[in-house]
Parts: sequence; structure tokens; C-alpha cells
Amino acid sequence: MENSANVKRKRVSEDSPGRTPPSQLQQKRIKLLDSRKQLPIWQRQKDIRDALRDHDVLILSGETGSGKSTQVPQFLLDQPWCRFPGKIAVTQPRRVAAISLARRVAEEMGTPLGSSSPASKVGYSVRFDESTSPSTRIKFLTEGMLLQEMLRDASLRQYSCVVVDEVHERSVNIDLILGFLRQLQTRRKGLKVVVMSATADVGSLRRFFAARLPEYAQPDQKTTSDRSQEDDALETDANDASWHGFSDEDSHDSGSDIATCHVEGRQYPVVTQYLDTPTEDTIEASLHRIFQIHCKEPTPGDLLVFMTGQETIQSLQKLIEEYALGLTADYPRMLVLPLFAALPQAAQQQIFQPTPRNSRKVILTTNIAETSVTVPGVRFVVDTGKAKVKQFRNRLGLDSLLVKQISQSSADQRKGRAGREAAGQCYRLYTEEAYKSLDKDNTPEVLRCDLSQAVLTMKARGVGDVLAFPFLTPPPKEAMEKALLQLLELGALDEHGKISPIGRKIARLPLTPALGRVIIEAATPEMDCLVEAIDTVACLSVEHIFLAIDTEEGREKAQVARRQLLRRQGDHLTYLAAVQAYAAEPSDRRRWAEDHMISHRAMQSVMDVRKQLTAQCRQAKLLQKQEAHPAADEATQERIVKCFLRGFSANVARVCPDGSYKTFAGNQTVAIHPSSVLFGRKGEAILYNQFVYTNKAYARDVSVVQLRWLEEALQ
Ligand SMILES: Nc1ncnc2c1ncn2[C@@H]1O[C@H](COP(=O)(O)OP(=O)(O)OP(=O)(O)O)[C@@H](O)[C@H]1O
Repeated sequence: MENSANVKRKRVSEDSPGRTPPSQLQQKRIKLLDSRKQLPIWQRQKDIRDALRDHDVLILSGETGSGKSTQVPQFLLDQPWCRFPGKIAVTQPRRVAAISLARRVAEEMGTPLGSSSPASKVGYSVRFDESTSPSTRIKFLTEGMLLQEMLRDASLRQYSCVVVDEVHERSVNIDLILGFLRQLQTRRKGLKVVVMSATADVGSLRRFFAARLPEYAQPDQKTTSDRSQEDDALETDANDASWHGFSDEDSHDSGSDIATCHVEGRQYPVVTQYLDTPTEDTIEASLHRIFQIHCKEPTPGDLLVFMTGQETIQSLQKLIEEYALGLTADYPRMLVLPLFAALPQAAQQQIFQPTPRNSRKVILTTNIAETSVTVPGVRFVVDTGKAKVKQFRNRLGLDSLLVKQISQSSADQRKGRAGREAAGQCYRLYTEEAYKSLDKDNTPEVLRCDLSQAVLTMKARGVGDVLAFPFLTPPPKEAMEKALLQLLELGALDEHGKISPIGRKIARLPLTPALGRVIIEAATPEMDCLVEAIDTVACLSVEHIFLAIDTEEGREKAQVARRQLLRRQGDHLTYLAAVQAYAAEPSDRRRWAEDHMISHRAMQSVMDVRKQLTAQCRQAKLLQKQEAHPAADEATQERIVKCFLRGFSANVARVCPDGSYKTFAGNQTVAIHPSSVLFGRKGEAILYNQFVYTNKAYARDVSVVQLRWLEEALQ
């Protein structure tokens, strides 16, 4: 085997013609090589290479921090089987992980990142942001983006290898990818698949990949924008795959195609501490623990605190900042940084900035920093043991967000964030007994979530009989049927269960089927309000644009500041007015946002998403030179709300004689969320985009609708 350092040296000279002295990139690469060599996985690189030389599938388990995500793609790059077509895809559950891993691996390889140079070998692709170059060899991408790529090229012909990282998370997207790869391997010989996780259930993954699927007589599909031809070819793909879940009996494991490898050990130890008695108030307990660590432990040593969501993070941030004012100058400065999915990318990436001297970063995060993320400087983890998860509510027929206890495997991942650069400590804000009583693993999302997006993805990818799709854990039949029905109602499927032209268009948008349907409806000549719908959908896709206010006085102030934007019809048109006014602001947008008590950061994200969606709608020929209607008149406003009704006809509640609202589906009582402009107001019926359950059931992002519109929408 060629010494990898030599290979790298050779590459350096190729990359730097004229024998220029090693650039800064190369110096960094050489420096990082030493720490790479310390990783437990470094010793196993030969085993990993050999395994993939001899097998098509490798199931790799290894403790958090052993070096899986950063090293495995680099070990494989020079392998003969990887020369053509030559690219390695590495999927990640979240954008923050995909981007930070790409940056780290680019540094380790001494190559520029993403699209910054045509010579860059490492790139990434996340929703609304692709950063690659013609020379990209390793691409980190979110699972959703790989599924999107599969719509364009079902055979993934640019890749020699797909690495599916963090499989233990068991999102719907991971399960779909595993099923597709499983099918693809029966007709694209030589495609290598690596499945990785700290806590992977190796046995069931092994059986999954070993179980025999029917061979498909599969014409080689061409990448084409002509979907109908491709559809026909694809329809043959999975239709015949009679798959009914799998068990030991189903497995035909000859052992020849699948290799397994376990990497022992992590780099640094992490001490775990529990509470002696349980606590109810996690914000209070976190605050207490954060200040205890801050006042006791020397710097450097940053803190990573796992919370449930944007609201709890922002409340805690406010409290920490208030209390920190009371500390004397003897203590280090506290730099509080939030991290949650809806935060714009630039703000997310701030957590990776080096901590200034005599300061301590306190990062308040949701579970998005749970896997694959290494935040340099973090030595302490505080874990509340809770996360907000999506859960399908049968009675309502839709997903809602619930705060739930995490699994042991999530708790271990969280703990693992502390020991990545040095020994660390993890404070669990629950008792040891509570930890022992947690579920061992995450419940696969396919068992608890709305499957309409998954089913649409399958249909768009040519799976005729979705009930026969090879799922690692087959979802309940009723959930699949419900999803099919919902897609039928959206017009995404025809009555024979085949994907319709509308469904195909929706599948290509990076949105849920319901939001995608809104866009398609708005593009029709009768509705003619696509530009406005894009603005509104963009607003619904990011963090809340209105700054949270918790005092009566503040609320009154906000009412005045936002008066120009508030629309009596509800939140959708209010968001639209805000986006249009912000976009039209000629000089100082930051100031405009402050004046209107709106988050400038959120509005910047809205602008990004709006730009991307506009480009995608142009590409899909939905948007042709369409201009916004100047200050959307009454008739346009009505049409916009009707478009939302077309996508969300299942999310309607009618007013009852006592003034409360009851959902049509499930007849549940629901209240308008205090953040809505309709809070405290009544209409015949309301449409809502989100159903959240905190101390009671709330509808969020709400507009008033007329019941006769609902009938029209469903005709
Ligand atoms: N951005 C970074 N900055 C500093 N060090 C890093 C960075 N990314 C990775 N590392 C180092 O590389 C080690 C291995 O990281 P890697 O993500 O490859 O591990 P892993 O086995 O995939 O862990 P996990 O299962 O937790 O994702 C880290 O523990 C850390 O020491």
C-alpha cells in the first residue's frame, strides 16, 4: 500500500505548480496530520480500505470522536475503485454538521473549501446552499439533498461511494436512502456503501443489506429533464421489489458482500455527573449549572448546553446575559451563542469562531449539535435530557411538535461533544436512574411521523408500490395509506396512485408537499400570485421574524412599531407585508428591522430562501417574468390565502359558539398562539400552518378563512 503521506505530498505538488513554498493551506494540513494520527480510527485505515476492496457494503461502528466522519472519506479517496466516477458522498442529518465537516476535511486535506476555488476537492450541499467545484471529490451533504440528487440521477452516477453517517438517528430520510441504496446496489455493481454510527445496530443493518431483493431488468437511465421517459424507466425499478420488512428468516446473508468493522475507543475521556434528585425546571437548573461551571472552572473551556428549542434557548440566553452583568471583572466574559435549525447559516457558523482571550463561549443548542459536530474549545456539556420531536397525531392527521425525553444513544452523543479535543465533563440534568430508564435508541421517524414527503419522494423516484419498499423498519401500513391519501388530496398523485405532473413539480421543491402545493397553486393563471406566495413561504421556512416580547408594555410598543405591517386577515399576509417592506427598504435594512421590532437576522434568511425558491421556480418554469402585485390588493390577498388553503386544507378549525376553535380533523380544541396577529380575535374559521403543544394545543401561523373557500379548495 502506498504511504498516504507520500500520496498527499504528490498531490500538494500537483496543486501548487511552480513549486511554490507550502501555502498556508499546506502548513495547516501538515499540522493537522499529527492530530489525525492520534485518532483511534487511524490505526484501522488498512482494515477499512481492505474491507471495501473486497466488499460493497461496510457497516462501521465506532465511539463518538473516534474519527469516522472526518477520516473515512479520506481513507477511501485513493482507492483504485474510487478513481471513476470518483466522488464520495457523505450524508449528514443537518446542515451545520455538513458544512463544518466539509470545512474541517478541506483543512485536513490542504484544499480550499467548496466553490471558493476550481481546485477545491471538498465541498458541501445543503438546502439553499451548494458549494462545490469542478474538482470536488468529497461532498458532505444533508440527507435531503442526496434524495434530491437521486431525483435527477437515480443511479448516482457521479459517485463511487456513498457514506451514510449517523444512521442511529433513523430519520425518515436515512431510511429512504438506505432503501434506495439497497435497491441501487442490485443494478449498479461496484457502488460502495458505508453505513456509520456510534451506536449502530450492526445486526439488523447487516441483515438488511444481506437480504436478497429481486434483480431488476433495469434500463440504464439517462439524466434528462424529460421526466416522463425517466418515469417509465423508473417505474420498473421498485415495483417488483416485494418487500415485507425483514427479519432473521428473510436474511440470506452469505456474508460475501458485507463487511463490518468496529473502532474501539474515543480520543479523550469524559466524566459524567448526574443530579441527585430530579428537577422540573430545566431552564433554572441549566442556569444554575452554567454559572457554577463558569465561576469554578478555569478558561479556556467552553460550554455546550442542550435545550429543547428556539424559545427555551432565547429565554435562557436572556437570563444568562442578565445574570452575567452581576459578575465582577475577576470572572471571564461570557459569550452566549444560540444554535438552532432555523438560524441563518452565518449565525450558526459563529459557534466555530475561536473564543476571545479571557472569555468563555456558552453555546445554547437544540439537538442539532448532537451528532457529527465538533465545536473547538468545548470542554463542558450540560444536557437537559429533552428534545423537541415531531410526532404524528393520529386524531389530527398531522405532525405536531412535542417536548420529549431523549434516548440513551442521544444522551451519549451529547456527552461525546465534550471530549473531542481534550478530556471533558458532562453534566446531565437528570438522575442516573432516569438515564437508565430512557429508551436505548431513537424511535425510527418512520414509526412516528407524517410520511407524505417520504411517499412523494418514493413516487418521484419511481417506486410504484410504496408498501413494498425495503424499509429497515417498515412503517405501519395505516401511516403509509394516510400519506397516500393526503397526496391524493393535494393532487400530487392521481387516483391510480401514480405521481401526477403536479406531484413531480412538488417533489423537486425543497419544501414539504403541503407548502409545495401552495407554490404550485399560486403559479396557476387563476391564482397568479406566485411572487407573493414565495415571499410568504420563505418567511414560514425560517425562524420567527417577529422578536419575542414577554411584557405587556413591550407588546404595546410592538403593536405601534409594526402597525403598518399587521393585516387583519392574519399572519400569512402580515408576513408578506413585512417581507415586501423589508425588500423595498432602499437604505438601511438593519435599522428598518429594529424600528419594526423584527429580527434582522431572520429577515436576511428570508431573503436567502426567497432568492433560492425564486430561482427554483424559474428553473421549473413556474415563474416567468412574473412581477409582484404592487402592494397586493384585496383580491390578490384573498387568492394568496386560498393558495395556502389548497396546501393546508387539513389544518382548518372552525369557531364554536363559546368562542373556542375546534379542528375539522379530529375535533380537537385549539387556541390561537399568542405570537399570532389574530391572538384574541375571532373569525368564522382559521387556517394554520403549525400545531404545537406546550401547556395546551396552539395553532401557529394563522389566517382567517371562509368555510366556502374550503369547499372550493377541495373541489
Ligand atoms: N472542526 C473541528 N475542529 C477541531 N477538531 C475537529 C474538528 N472536527 C473534527 N475534529 C477532531 O477530529 C475528531 C474526530 O471527529 P469526527 O467527526 O471524525 O468523529 P466521529 O467518530 O465521526 O464522531 P461522531 O460520531 O461523534 O460524529 C474530533 O474528536 C476532534 O478531535
